Amino acid sequence: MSDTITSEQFHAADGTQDWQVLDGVAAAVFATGSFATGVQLVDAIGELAESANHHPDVDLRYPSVAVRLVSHDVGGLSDRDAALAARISEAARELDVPAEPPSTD
Ligand SMILES: C[C@H](O)[C@H](O)[C@H]1CNC2=NC(N)=NC(=O)C2=N1
Repeated sequence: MSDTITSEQFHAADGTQDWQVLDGVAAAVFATGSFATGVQLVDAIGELAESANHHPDVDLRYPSVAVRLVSHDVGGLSDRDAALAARISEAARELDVPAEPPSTD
């Protein structure tokens, strides 16, 4: 079974506004403002990832957390990435953590 989606389908999914897609990977950066808040966000991401059995790459730094999502089994984006992206953004909102605007590099 393949649930691959295009970048356009990813962006059309509810709750994915914080995310950019580059080279088949969805990425977002959350401006946590402190390491401790970053740890809280990573903790929430860990719970969401385990319950979805879908696991992002997470880069915890001061003062931001970068998250990347891809479905290894399909070699690109799937519905699972869009769904988890929306849940991660929701967790960030609950912690009052904004997403950084997309980079223009
Ligand atoms: C067997 C299990 O469902 C797979 O290994 C899952 C686990 N977590 C995963 N996480 C991610 N990001 N991509 C996957 O394809 C993936 N596969």
